[in-house]
Amino acid sequence: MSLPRIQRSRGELRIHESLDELSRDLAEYVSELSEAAVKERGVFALALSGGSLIGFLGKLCEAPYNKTTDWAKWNVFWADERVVSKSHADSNYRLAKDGFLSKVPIISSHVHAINDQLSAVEAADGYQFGIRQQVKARVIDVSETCDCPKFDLILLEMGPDGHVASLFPNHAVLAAKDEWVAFLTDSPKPPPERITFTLPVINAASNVAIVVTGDSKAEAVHLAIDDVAPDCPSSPGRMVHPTEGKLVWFLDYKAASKLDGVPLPE
Ligand SMILES: O=C(O)[C@H](O)[C@@H](O)[C@H](O)[C@H](O)COP(=O)(O)O
Repeated sequence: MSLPRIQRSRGELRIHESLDELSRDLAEYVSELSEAAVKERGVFALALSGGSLIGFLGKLCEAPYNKTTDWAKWNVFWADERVVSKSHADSNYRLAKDGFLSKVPIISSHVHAINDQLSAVEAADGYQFGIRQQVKARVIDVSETCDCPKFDLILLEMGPDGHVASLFPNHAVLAAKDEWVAFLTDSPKPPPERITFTLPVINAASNVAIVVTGDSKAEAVHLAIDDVAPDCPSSPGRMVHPTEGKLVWFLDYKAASKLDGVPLPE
Protein backbone atom coordinates (compact mmCIF):
# COMPACT_ATOMS: atom_id res chain seq x y z
CA MET A 1 0.00 0.00 0.00
CA SER A 2 1.20 3.50 -0.80
CA LEU A 3 0.24 6.66 1.08
CA PRO A 4 -1.41 9.45 -0.90
CA ARG A 5 1.17 11.92 -2.22
CA ILE A 6 2.08 14.56 0.36
CA GLN A 7 3.11 18.10 -0.61
CA ARG A 8 5.74 19.64 1.67
CA SER A 9 7.79 22.80 1.34
CA ARG A 10 10.76 20.52 0.67
CA GLY A 11 9.11 18.63 -2.15
CA GLU A 12 6.50 16.01 -2.85
CA LEU A 13 6.64 12.84 -0.76
CA ARG A 14 5.70 9.49 -2.28
CA ILE A 15 5.80 6.87 0.44
CA HIS A 16 5.52 3.18 -0.40
CA GLU A 17 5.11 0.10 1.72
CA SER A 18 7.18 -2.14 -0.52
CA LEU A 19 10.22 -1.69 -2.72
CA ASP A 20 8.26 -3.26 -5.56
CA GLU A 21 5.61 -0.51 -5.36
CA LEU A 22 8.33 2.12 -5.15
CA SER A 23 10.00 0.72 -8.28
CA ARG A 24 6.71 0.76 -10.18
CA ASP A 25 5.99 4.35 -9.20
CA LEU A 26 9.54 5.42 -10.06
CA ALA A 27 9.27 3.78 -13.50
CA GLU A 28 5.99 5.57 -14.19
CA TYR A 29 7.47 8.89 -13.03
CA VAL A 30 10.60 8.57 -15.21
CA SER A 31 8.51 7.45 -18.16
CA GLU A 32 6.16 10.44 -17.87
CA LEU A 33 9.07 12.88 -17.63
CA SER A 34 10.81 11.26 -20.57
CA GLU A 35 7.67 11.53 -22.69
CA ALA A 36 7.15 15.18 -21.74
CA ALA A 37 10.78 16.14 -22.45
CA VAL A 38 10.83 14.35 -25.81
CA LYS A 39 7.58 16.10 -26.76
CA GLU A 40 8.88 19.50 -25.73
CA ARG A 41 12.57 19.34 -26.65
CA GLY A 42 12.97 16.21 -28.78
CA VAL A 43 15.41 14.69 -26.26
CA PHE A 44 15.54 13.49 -22.63
CA ALA A 45 18.64 14.36 -20.58
CA LEU A 46 18.85 12.18 -17.47
CA ALA A 47 21.56 12.07 -14.79
CA LEU A 48 21.94 8.95 -12.66
CA SER A 49 23.85 8.22 -9.48
CA GLY A 50 24.74 4.86 -7.91
CA GLY A 51 23.52 2.64 -5.08
CA SER A 52 20.29 0.66 -5.07
CA LEU A 53 18.67 3.27 -7.33
CA ILE A 54 19.77 1.33 -10.39
CA GLY A 55 17.93 -1.78 -9.21
CA PHE A 56 14.80 0.32 -8.68
CA LEU A 57 14.95 1.38 -12.35
CA GLY A 58 14.57 -2.27 -13.35
CA LYS A 59 10.85 -1.90 -14.07
CA LEU A 60 11.72 0.39 -16.99
CA CYS A 61 13.32 -2.61 -18.68
CA GLU A 62 10.00 -4.47 -18.55
CA ALA A 63 6.61 -4.12 -20.28
CA PRO A 64 5.11 -1.71 -21.02
CA TYR A 65 8.04 0.72 -20.62
CA ASN A 66 10.60 -1.28 -22.63
CA LYS A 67 8.34 -0.85 -25.68
CA THR A 68 6.69 2.53 -25.01
CA THR A 69 9.82 4.53 -24.09
CA ASP A 70 11.52 6.51 -26.86
CA TRP A 71 14.98 5.18 -25.94
CA ALA A 72 16.66 6.73 -28.99
CA LYS A 73 15.98 10.16 -27.49
CA TRP A 74 17.57 9.37 -24.12
CA ASN A 75 20.94 10.86 -23.15
CA VAL A 76 22.38 9.53 -19.92
CA PHE A 77 24.87 11.30 -17.63
CA TRP A 78 26.07 10.74 -14.06
CA ALA A 79 25.41 13.11 -11.16
CA ASP A 80 28.39 11.51 -9.47
CA GLU A 81 30.97 8.91 -10.29
CA ARG A 82 33.83 7.15 -8.57
CA VAL A 83 37.19 7.76 -10.27
CA VAL A 84 37.92 4.11 -11.00
CA SER A 85 38.10 2.05 -14.17
CA LYS A 86 34.76 1.51 -15.92
CA SER A 87 35.12 -2.22 -15.32
CA HIS A 88 35.75 -1.80 -11.56
CA ALA A 89 33.10 -3.03 -9.13
CA ASP A 90 32.91 0.50 -7.62
CA SER A 91 32.10 2.19 -10.95
CA ASN A 92 28.64 3.78 -11.11
CA TYR A 93 28.86 3.44 -14.90
CA ARG A 94 29.39 -0.30 -14.58
CA LEU A 95 26.52 -0.61 -12.09
CA ALA A 96 24.15 1.24 -14.44
CA LYS A 97 25.39 -0.61 -17.52
CA ASP A 98 25.00 -4.07 -15.99
CA GLY A 99 21.72 -3.33 -14.20
CA PHE A 100 19.92 -1.05 -16.65
CA LEU A 101 21.61 0.39 -19.73
CA SER A 102 22.52 -2.98 -21.28
CA LYS A 103 18.86 -4.04 -21.08
CA VAL A 104 17.36 -1.15 -23.06
CA PRO A 105 18.18 0.18 -26.55
CA ILE A 106 19.83 3.47 -25.59
CA ILE A 107 22.24 4.62 -28.32
CA SER A 108 25.79 4.07 -27.05
CA SER A 109 26.99 7.54 -28.10
CA HIS A 110 24.21 8.95 -25.90
CA VAL A 111 25.76 7.44 -22.79
CA HIS A 112 28.09 10.08 -21.35
CA ALA A 113 30.44 8.47 -18.82
CA ILE A 114 33.58 10.04 -17.37
CA ASN A 115 36.98 9.33 -18.92
CA ASP A 116 38.29 6.64 -16.57
CA GLN A 117 41.91 7.10 -17.68
CA LEU A 118 42.26 10.48 -15.97
CA SER A 119 42.94 11.77 -12.46
CA ALA A 120 39.98 13.10 -10.44
CA VAL A 121 40.69 16.73 -11.31
CA GLU A 122 41.13 15.96 -15.01
CA ALA A 123 38.06 13.73 -15.07
CA ALA A 124 35.92 16.49 -13.52
CA ASP A 125 37.22 19.08 -15.99
CA GLY A 126 36.71 16.73 -18.93
CA TYR A 127 33.20 15.82 -17.80
CA GLN A 128 32.25 19.47 -17.39
CA PHE A 129 33.63 20.21 -20.90
CA GLY A 130 31.56 17.35 -22.33
CA ILE A 131 28.42 18.64 -20.63
CA ARG A 132 29.11 22.12 -22.04
CA GLN A 133 29.23 20.60 -25.55
CA GLN A 134 25.89 18.89 -24.94
CA VAL A 135 24.39 22.16 -23.71
CA LYS A 136 25.63 23.89 -26.89
CA ALA A 137 24.05 21.10 -28.94
CA ARG A 138 20.81 21.58 -26.93
CA VAL A 139 20.86 17.96 -25.81
CA ILE A 140 20.77 19.46 -22.32
CA ASP A 141 18.61 22.52 -21.76
CA VAL A 142 20.04 25.62 -20.11
CA SER A 143 18.81 27.39 -16.99
CA GLU A 144 17.15 30.75 -17.54
CA THR A 145 18.41 32.15 -14.25
CA CYS A 146 21.95 30.85 -13.83
CA ASP A 147 24.84 29.66 -15.94
CA CYS A 148 24.00 26.01 -15.45
CA PRO A 149 22.83 23.05 -17.49
CA LYS A 150 19.19 22.22 -16.86
CA PHE A 151 18.81 18.44 -16.84
CA ASP A 152 15.33 17.10 -17.47
CA LEU A 153 15.79 14.77 -14.51
CA ILE A 154 18.50 14.12 -11.93
CA LEU A 155 18.03 10.89 -9.97
CA LEU A 156 19.75 10.82 -6.58
CA GLU A 157 19.89 8.70 -3.49
CA MET A 158 20.66 9.84 0.03
CA GLY A 159 23.01 8.04 2.40
CA PRO A 160 22.52 7.58 6.17
CA ASP A 161 24.80 10.62 6.70
CA GLY A 162 22.58 12.77 4.45
CA HIS A 163 24.93 12.82 1.45
CA VAL A 164 23.50 13.14 -2.05
CA ALA A 165 25.51 12.55 -5.24
CA SER A 166 29.06 12.83 -3.80
CA LEU A 167 28.19 15.92 -1.74
CA PHE A 168 29.06 14.83 1.79
CA PRO A 169 28.16 16.64 5.04
CA ASN A 170 30.36 19.61 5.85
CA HIS A 171 32.61 18.98 2.83
CA ALA A 172 34.10 22.00 1.04
CA VAL A 173 32.63 20.81 -2.28
CA LEU A 174 29.16 21.74 -0.95
CA ALA A 175 30.13 25.39 -1.36
CA ALA A 176 31.34 25.04 -4.97
CA LYS A 177 29.51 27.60 -7.09
CA ASP A 178 31.68 28.29 -10.11
CA GLU A 179 32.03 24.72 -11.38
CA TRP A 180 29.34 22.43 -12.75
CA VAL A 181 31.37 19.35 -11.88
CA ALA A 182 33.70 19.19 -8.86
CA PHE A 183 36.19 16.56 -7.77
CA LEU A 184 37.02 15.02 -4.39
CA THR A 185 40.09 13.04 -3.38
CA ASP A 186 39.00 12.63 0.24
CA SER A 187 35.47 11.19 0.12
CA PRO A 188 34.53 10.04 3.63
CA LYS A 189 32.91 7.02 2.02
CA PRO A 190 35.25 4.90 -0.14
CA PRO A 191 36.43 5.10 -2.81
CA PRO A 192 38.03 8.47 -1.96
CA GLU A 193 38.34 9.85 -5.50
CA ARG A 194 35.09 10.97 -7.06
CA ILE A 195 33.52 13.58 -9.29
CA THR A 196 30.14 15.13 -8.54
CA PHE A 197 27.62 17.63 -9.86
CA THR A 198 27.70 20.73 -7.69
CA LEU A 199 24.61 22.00 -5.86
CA PRO A 200 23.93 24.78 -8.42
CA VAL A 201 23.65 22.15 -11.18
CA ILE A 202 21.40 19.91 -9.09
CA ASN A 203 19.22 22.86 -8.16
CA ALA A 204 18.97 24.06 -11.79
CA ALA A 205 17.34 20.80 -12.96
CA SER A 206 13.75 20.66 -14.19
CA ASN A 207 13.18 17.66 -11.94
CA VAL A 208 15.10 16.04 -9.12
CA ALA A 209 14.05 12.78 -7.47
CA ILE A 210 15.70 11.47 -4.32
CA VAL A 211 15.13 7.79 -3.65
CA VAL A 212 15.69 6.70 -0.06
CA THR A 213 14.92 3.32 1.48
CA GLY A 214 15.66 1.53 4.74
CA ASP A 215 15.76 2.25 8.49
CA SER A 216 19.34 3.47 8.45
CA LYS A 217 18.32 6.62 6.54
CA ALA A 218 15.20 7.53 8.59
CA GLU A 219 17.01 10.18 10.68
CA ALA A 220 18.65 11.71 7.58
CA VAL A 221 15.22 11.89 5.89
CA HIS A 222 13.76 13.64 8.96
CA LEU A 223 16.62 16.18 8.98
CA ALA A 224 16.36 16.80 5.24
CA ILE A 225 12.58 17.23 5.03
CA ASP A 226 11.01 18.25 8.36
CA ASP A 227 10.97 21.80 9.70
CA VAL A 228 13.90 21.24 12.01
CA ALA A 229 16.50 23.70 10.78
CA PRO A 230 17.45 26.00 7.93
CA ASP A 231 19.59 24.67 5.08
CA CYS A 232 22.79 23.43 6.59
CA PRO A 233 25.95 21.77 5.33
CA SER A 234 25.49 18.93 7.77
CA SER A 235 22.48 17.82 5.69
CA PRO A 236 23.30 17.95 1.97
CA GLY A 237 19.90 16.40 1.19
CA ARG A 238 18.30 19.45 2.78
CA MET A 239 20.21 21.72 0.40
CA VAL A 240 18.48 20.26 -2.65
CA HIS A 241 15.65 22.51 -3.79
CA PRO A 242 15.39 23.02 -7.53
CA THR A 243 14.84 26.74 -8.10
CA GLU A 244 12.91 26.38 -11.35
CA GLY A 245 12.00 22.73 -10.99
CA LYS A 246 10.29 20.10 -8.92
CA LEU A 247 11.65 17.82 -6.19
CA VAL A 248 10.07 14.44 -5.45
CA TRP A 249 11.13 12.08 -2.63
CA PHE A 250 10.53 8.37 -3.21
CA LEU A 251 10.59 6.74 0.23
CA ASP A 252 9.68 3.41 1.74
CA TYR A 253 7.92 3.19 5.12
CA LYS A 254 11.23 2.53 6.87
CA ALA A 255 12.98 5.60 5.50
CA ALA A 256 9.84 7.68 6.23
CA SER A 257 9.43 6.35 9.78
CA LYS A 258 10.85 9.43 11.56
CA LEU A 259 9.04 12.08 9.48
CA ASP A 260 6.86 14.46 11.49
CA GLY A 261 3.11 14.19 10.87
CA VAL A 262 3.18 11.19 8.56
CA PRO A 263 1.07 8.45 10.16
CA LEU A 264 2.27 5.14 8.80
CA PRO A 265 0.05 2.06 9.02
CA GLU A 266 1.19 -0.50 11.62
O1 LIG B 1 28.29 7.15 -3.87
C1 LIG B 1 28.08 6.26 -3.05
O2 LIG B 1 28.88 5.89 -2.21
C2 LIG B 1 26.75 5.58 -3.09
O3 LIG B 1 26.25 5.56 -4.38
C3 LIG B 1 25.79 6.24 -2.16
O4 LIG B 1 25.59 7.57 -2.48
C4 LIG B 1 24.48 5.51 -2.06
O5 LIG B 1 23.70 5.80 -3.17
C5 LIG B 1 23.75 5.86 -0.79
O6 LIG B 1 24.60 5.67 0.30
C6 LIG B 1 22.52 5.02 -0.64
O7 LIG B 1 22.85 3.70 -0.86
P1 LIG B 1 21.85 2.49 -0.88
O8 LIG B 1 20.53 2.95 -1.37
O9 LIG B 1 22.47 1.51 -1.80
O10 LIG B 1 21.76 2.04 0.52
